Amino acid sequence: MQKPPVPELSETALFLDIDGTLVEHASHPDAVRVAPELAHILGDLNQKLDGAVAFVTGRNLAMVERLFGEIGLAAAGTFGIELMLGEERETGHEAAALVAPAFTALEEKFAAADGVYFEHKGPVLAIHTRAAPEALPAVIAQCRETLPLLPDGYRLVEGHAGVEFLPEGATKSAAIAWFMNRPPFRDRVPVFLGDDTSDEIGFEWTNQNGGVSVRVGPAKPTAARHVLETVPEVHDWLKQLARTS
Ligand SMILES: O=P(O)(O)OC[C@H]1O[C@H](O[C@H]2O[C@H](CO)[C@@H](O)[C@H](O)[C@H]2O)[C@H](O)[C@@H](O)[C@@H]1O
Repeated sequence: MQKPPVPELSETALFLDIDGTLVEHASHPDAVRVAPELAHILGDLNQKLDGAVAFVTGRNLAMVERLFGEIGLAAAGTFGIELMLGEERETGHEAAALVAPAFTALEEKFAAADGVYFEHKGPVLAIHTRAAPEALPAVIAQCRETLPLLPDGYRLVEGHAGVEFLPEGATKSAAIAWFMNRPPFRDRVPVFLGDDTSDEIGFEWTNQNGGVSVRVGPAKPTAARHVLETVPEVHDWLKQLARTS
């Protein structure tokens, strides 16, 4: 697969996944390190693209701000449940209260499991096993039992280092579409960089809408049409993009 082209800044809307794309993975969500120059590069690019740069991430917005500081980028957090564009904010989801008891019961089952981390994000629950890979099969089995107890439309995304429960409509494609319907994103070409299973639907949407989809990581079946193999390659590509003005 080819490297992505360096697009024309004035015609580009840039969508960026965080973990595995902008930052290297770590054994715990709080342990990732944001390269000092990254926030600067992103702020610079955001200015050059007239504000058409957005994070599109599974992390919640509070966590995004903790990682990057207030750099003024638009953002879709918690897989698009939280949306932020200038003064415009969409947050909250009616499912949060409904699912809380089931999520708490699940956490209690793993209270004694070292290295299994529950990240509660309102209607979304991530259970991380990167620090305890041997626990993953049991976590998946329990989660499959919990899924039918959740409201209709919930799905379980099973990864190699954990799982996430997501409500209907929480997708990266919907998040990207939300931005593309609004200025300054509207009428630009979407360029989406991501690295994992939850990004695939975003790649598909991007392809269907004339955009540039970029998967980050070693070769693997994907809907993306371009590849950058590593996080440092992503940083270099972003720097190259910023230099084109
Ligand atoms: O959409 P993303 O920006 O890629 O966010 C996806 C999830 O990222 C975080 O979890 C992942 O990264 C952790 C740090 O490297 C790692 O420990 C974990 O195994 C990964 O699943 C974040 O904690 C989640 O909330 C995001 O949904």
